[in-house]
Amino acid sequence: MTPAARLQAAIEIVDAVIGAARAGGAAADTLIQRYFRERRYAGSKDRRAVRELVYAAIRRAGEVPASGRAALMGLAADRPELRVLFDGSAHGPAPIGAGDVGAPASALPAWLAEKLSVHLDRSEFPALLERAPLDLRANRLKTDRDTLLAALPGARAGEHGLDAFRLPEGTQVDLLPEWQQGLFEIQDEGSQLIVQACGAQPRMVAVDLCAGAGGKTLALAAAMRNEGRLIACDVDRGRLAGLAPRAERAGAMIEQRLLDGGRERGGLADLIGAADLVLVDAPCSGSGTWRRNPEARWRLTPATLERLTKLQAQVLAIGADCVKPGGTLVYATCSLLPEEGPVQIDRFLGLHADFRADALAFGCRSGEGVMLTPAQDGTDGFFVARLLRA
Ligand SMILES: C[S@@+](CC[C@H](N)C(=O)[O-])C[C@H]1O[C@@H](n2cnc3c(N)ncnc32)[C@H](O)[C@@H]1O
Repeated sequence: MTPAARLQAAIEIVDAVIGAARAGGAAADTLIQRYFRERRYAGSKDRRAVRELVYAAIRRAGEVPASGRAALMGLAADRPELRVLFDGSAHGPAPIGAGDVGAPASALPAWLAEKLSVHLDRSEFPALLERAPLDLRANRLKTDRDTLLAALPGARAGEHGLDAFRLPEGTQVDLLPEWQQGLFEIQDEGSQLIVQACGAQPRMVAVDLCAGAGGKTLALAAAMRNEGRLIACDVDRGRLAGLAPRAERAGAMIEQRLLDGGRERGGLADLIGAADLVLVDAPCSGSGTWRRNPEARWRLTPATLERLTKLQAQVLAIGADCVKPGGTLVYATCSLLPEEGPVQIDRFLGLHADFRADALAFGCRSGEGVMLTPAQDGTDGFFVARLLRA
């Protein structure tokens, strides 16, 4: 592909990303793969170059751009070498005309910037979109971090926690024998800190209420050394189905429970008031993970956010019911929006006099919990609160 043809490909893909963001369609990564599946002539260098352009254009435009062309013209305003590629060549984009307007540069949509700035300094916004490092967690059920640091070229210790380490960007983790043997997991250091906040111990009864495919459940199993009961719940059959193969690879003992959405308490009857620990890793906007999927900030709407905050309050209340007296409830979201974090916890504590917030030794204070941010902590953005039941 010529450089101009790569640019045209990026324009077409960003068009698809914009359409998907408006219509709730596929993620950018999926759309890129789909595009190239139909264009087998594109080589790996072409694919890499187009992908870089697509993500650079998405990161640069906080508001949804009018079109892929506008997004890439905006990018070209910062990169003169792209501007000359709007040359009208056979597979390239048409020349930029007098009326053509590039998308303006900004980090975030204005309505989200306003909400986030309540708790987050605007100087931190660019870091919300910077590329994330490749964070991993040594699986203590099978090994320890020092052994992996010695075995894996380029590995270096992470900043948070005893198990965290990093590998050079671009490492094909799933091809490494150590990964295939379940010696480590891919996991953002912020997620590892959330598990640390749980204080899971062997012989506990622990419930991971919103387990998904079990990223944090696996870390809980390691902290519990596979002793006690660890129950992974979710309402999404597909997501929960991802856990079994991961648990097997990691050597983790985890019970699984598929809950009926809206009737969760029925499926949890035996656990009401019975758990030492409940983790509620609640469904959220994912505003803390925009560095991994920057087009998600184009998808979020006030109505979606409202629906999510209602759901968070519901799952938090369900999780609270499972905690036994003296037990711990940990609430987390990968979001830095106040309504998904401190506001949620204030409301919960107002309704549940038998719970009180406990201090956490990391992050930056945010209401009755803490937040972790890409700029301050080098992690995805998270809110986490640890609540103790009297
Ligand atoms: C942030 S994700 C969990 C990520 C997971 N804990 C991890 O570490 O990879 C939130 C999960 O909550 C689940 N969920 C949504 N509504 C729920 C409900 N009412 N009860 C339990 N889980 C729910 C979603 O299906 C989703 O898998």
